[in-house]
Amino acid sequence: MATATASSLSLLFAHPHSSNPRPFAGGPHLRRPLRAAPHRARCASDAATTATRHRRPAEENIREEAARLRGPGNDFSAWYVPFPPTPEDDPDERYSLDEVVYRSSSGGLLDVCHDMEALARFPGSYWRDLFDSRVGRTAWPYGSGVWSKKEFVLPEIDSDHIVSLFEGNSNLFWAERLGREHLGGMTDLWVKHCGISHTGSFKDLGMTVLVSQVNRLRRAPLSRPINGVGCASTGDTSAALSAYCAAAGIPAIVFLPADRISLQQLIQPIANGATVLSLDTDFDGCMRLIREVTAELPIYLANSLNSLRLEGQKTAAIEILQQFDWQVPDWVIVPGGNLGNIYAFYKGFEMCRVLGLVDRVPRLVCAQAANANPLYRFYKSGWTDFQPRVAETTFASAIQIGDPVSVDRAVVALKATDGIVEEATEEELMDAMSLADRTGMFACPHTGVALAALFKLRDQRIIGPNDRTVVVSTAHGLKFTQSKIDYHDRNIKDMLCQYANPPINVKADFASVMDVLQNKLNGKI
Ligand SMILES: Cc1ncc(COP(=O)(O)O)c(C=O)c1O
Ligand SMILES: N[C@@H](CCOP(=O)(O)O)C(=O)O
Repeated sequence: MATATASSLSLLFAHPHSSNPRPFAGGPHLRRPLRAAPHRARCASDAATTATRHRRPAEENIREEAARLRGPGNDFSAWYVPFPPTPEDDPDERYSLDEVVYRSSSGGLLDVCHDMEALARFPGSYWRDLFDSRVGRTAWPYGSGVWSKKEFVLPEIDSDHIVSLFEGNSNLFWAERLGREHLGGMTDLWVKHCGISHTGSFKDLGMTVLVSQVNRLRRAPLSRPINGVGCASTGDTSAALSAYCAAAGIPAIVFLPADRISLQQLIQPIANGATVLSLDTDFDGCMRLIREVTAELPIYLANSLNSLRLEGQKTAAIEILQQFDWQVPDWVIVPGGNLGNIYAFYKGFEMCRVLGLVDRVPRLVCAQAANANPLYRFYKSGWTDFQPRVAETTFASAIQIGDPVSVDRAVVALKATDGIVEEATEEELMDAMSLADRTGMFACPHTGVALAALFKLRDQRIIGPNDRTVVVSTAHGLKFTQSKIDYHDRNIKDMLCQYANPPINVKADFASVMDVLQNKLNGKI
């Protein structure tokens, strides 16, 4: 169990209606607000949730219904702060979320900081009940697993500006057979299927937030001159950006490393009408270019360097707690590339701990492909020596990243949760993925990386047989079919492909079919 550390928060809870909340010490992302915010004791959102019991008039759509039912506004708020805070930072440096800013004045990262005092005027039980009451509904925008936690995500956005495809609410799969038969009798192994989602990856969770904020900025009264939204991508961010922009009618521009993403990923932005630039470089090269371009042109940056994205991604952590009836798992294993998501998970868990929804946070494991493992090497150096590297080709192509923009965020998350970084070779990740498939999943290679890390941590007895463990599946396996075809064809150089299951070519006559099936049933083939 991970306990609170010096950098995490010691928040003392006030009664929901107390006018005198007790103070708290702010951690890096959950700071004391610079000015106290008054607060009303009732959330506007309650009204919309209650009203779903009545059918809306035929001529009204769900956005209009939500606007009609909207109660008084709330006083929750959020803003950007430098991350992680350093003694050199001006303690008053903060930016409105309505500013277009990705870096602090010293060139460091930014993070979204919530007014925790306002949120803490309600007890954890209030938030648990509120979030539970919204699951499975269609009331705008709470039918989304992200926006059902709106107060913790982007509290000030008008619901009418939200661009949502009702993402989130992904299933938590009890991996019974994989745990029992292949991981030393694990009883409590779960896979959070974040990839069973609109565009087939967890990126939808962050993109709904980012594109909603862009929508707000572009529309009156702010009317900011943002002509499009752009990203560099290994295939999933670009798919999510293109879909959400297409839904909102906002131009999307995506920079892709040529020949390094799957065909299924490539066709997504093309189909959604994005401007697709296929560049003769790797992801890190695309990332450098998009940063230069967005500094020059009125194109809003959609990569997770932009901390708005992580506000949506963190809801996957809150959802896991919710799915366990607010009990905290012991371990959560997340595949890492650009390293925003591992921090998003930490932030979601930590916010729930600080606000009293749960009493602790899980230990986090970040799993990297050995061919693209700068964080693993950094961890092994005792966090003394970070060296970006040129990432080599990996079947886990969406995490083929050598110079992750959020490395500082990942370090905060792992230090605060007594976390671990593991790596997986190509053979380990493909075998782990294929074995999981044999127990009923259809995992992507990145999930294979996380599963391979789990196999190692079980072998080393770091994770125990009864530890409640969640492996985060980040993309849908159907986006990465070529890797599975090569594996089951035994068409991978220097790889045994021990779980390959190639189709059997049989003459189309009764005797031949019977012969093959009898041999199969007798275990001869
Ligand atoms: C499928 C998939 N898994 C994992 C990751 C890693 O997430 P992050 O870049 O936030 O570390 C990515 C993107 O990088 C991804 O697309
Ligand atoms: N896997 C990502 C890589 C970029 O990560 P981001 O979270 O910074 O956008 C992708 O699919 O592009």
